[in-house]
Amino acid sequence: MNHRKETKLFGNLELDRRIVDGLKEMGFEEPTPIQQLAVPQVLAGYDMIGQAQTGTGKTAAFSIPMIERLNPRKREVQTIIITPTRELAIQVAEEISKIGRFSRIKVLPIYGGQSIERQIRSLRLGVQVVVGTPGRLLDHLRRQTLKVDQVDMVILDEADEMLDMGFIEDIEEIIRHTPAERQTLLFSATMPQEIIRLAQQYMTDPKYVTVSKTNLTVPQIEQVFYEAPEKNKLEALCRILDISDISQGILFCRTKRGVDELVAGLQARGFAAAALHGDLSQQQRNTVMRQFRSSEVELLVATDVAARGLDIEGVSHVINYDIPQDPEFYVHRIGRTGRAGRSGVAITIISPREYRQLRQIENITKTHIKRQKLPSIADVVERQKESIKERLIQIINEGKLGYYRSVVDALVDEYDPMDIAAAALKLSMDLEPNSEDVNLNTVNFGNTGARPGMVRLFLTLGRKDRVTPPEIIKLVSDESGISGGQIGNINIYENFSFVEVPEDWANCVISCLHRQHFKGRRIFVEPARARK
Ligand SMILES: Nc1ncnc2c1ncn2[C@@H]1O[C@H](COP(=O)(O)OP(=O)(O)OP(=O)(O)O)[C@@H](O)[C@H]1O
Ligand SMILES: [Mg+2]
Repeated sequence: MNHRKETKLFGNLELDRRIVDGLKEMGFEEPTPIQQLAVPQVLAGYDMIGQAQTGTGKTAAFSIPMIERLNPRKREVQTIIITPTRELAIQVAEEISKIGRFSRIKVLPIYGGQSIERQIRSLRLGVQVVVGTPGRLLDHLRRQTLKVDQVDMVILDEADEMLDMGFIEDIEEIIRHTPAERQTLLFSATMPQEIIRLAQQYMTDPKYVTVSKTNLTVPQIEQVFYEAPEKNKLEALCRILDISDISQGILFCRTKRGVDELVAGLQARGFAAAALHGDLSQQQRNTVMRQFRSSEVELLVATDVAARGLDIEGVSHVINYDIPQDPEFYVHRIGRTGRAGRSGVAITIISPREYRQLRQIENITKTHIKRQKLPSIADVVERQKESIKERLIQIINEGKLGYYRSVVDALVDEYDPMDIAAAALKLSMDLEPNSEDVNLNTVNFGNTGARPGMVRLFLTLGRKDRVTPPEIIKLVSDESGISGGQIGNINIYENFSFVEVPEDWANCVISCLHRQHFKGRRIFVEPARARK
């Protein structure tokens, strides 16, 4: 028997049978390199700084030995894991409960935005592992609703961010609460030297375990960039989206407002896009994540809250709509694709002034980011033709064309089959409204974020036109006769706005308002529609 092969299995890492069974149930058979290196050392009790590229299984690298070292008979909290975001706390807690499925360990995520009373009740029931965000962990420590005197392991996931300016004070305070003889583990895909130095303060003689010796990014991610002037960025993005084969994408913006505007712009163009940032309620954040994980949402537009740790299988593309300010964040952002050996594409859009930042990213990550030419309208049209051809072939292969064939049959004697087919195509495509002219009878309203029973209409009137919500209400009601009280949410962005109206009124409002004037400008109205 091949001995080397044998040592590569989880069964050979001297783990409790139940853990190996849990891993098998998850489809994990061989440990990844970081797991292979880290698990034995953590089991041996060492403190550790573990570094390996994004998507290479760091979560299990610390979770497996952590579960192995738990005392199942003790009901007190024995491990604290700290993560920078709520979504990541939830995800890590889920992975631990999957690995520990047969070991029956009790794990609880605690994070802000969720009822603290409920968390207190859950903590009272006896929890062995707590995964939390710094603020909420501190809150519980100060209220003494989280007792940590039995904690013998503290783990910082995304450690370099946790020890960076934004979090360091909270982390220090949390660590001060825990017993000095604990085991401390730090994991991340990036570990700048100054953070490693700083980290020694909280650790005793740590082992430094690293897999990513040269490249910080994984080779399966194709990295490209496009140059576009700031004012044409949205148009550039839409062309890129139109020619790319995206199953699901995460788009990063610098600010929350940037995120909201981009989501509105994409929705107006028919993309199923949704926002994730810190101004949303926790319930909204959870809903968006659920919709994205289930592919109901195709494009997740986010601030850097989504940059680290999130593991979503379907993500084929990461797009930096705004270039990240910090090269480390580039590494984490693009690492949302190309996970667990899969391939992915990372696209960065830069303005001519941002070349310096791009070069800096290339220097730190030691990778080359390939320049790509922006697709022209002709490229987009070509691509559309391709996809029409693909759809036609699919329909032909599916068969069941009896009725349609009988219509064609009645025409072939008199007309050229080429013409008949082309006319049929034109007919079918006329039924799909395009953005120039709205075909009022055939609009498919779809689910676009409007409240049930309402339709979101986009108007080419924005802050630049100095329009206010009351003016929009007045305009809509004056033109269509709908009463102001029937009008729902209104949101005004720089170049456009949206207004929600009851479904029954949508066609009427569109036909009355479309191409009307406001302060001397012609207004175009388009309903938001779900893509396809
Ligand atoms: N041994 C394994 N065999 C198969 N799949 C694995 C194994 N270990 C982890 N995975 C899978 O790989 C994916 C990435 O793992 P994980 O989220 O732990 O990566 P990470 O290294 O923490 O990345 P990041 O730096 O982005 O946080 C997950 O979907 C996980 O289920
Ligand atoms: Mg991770």
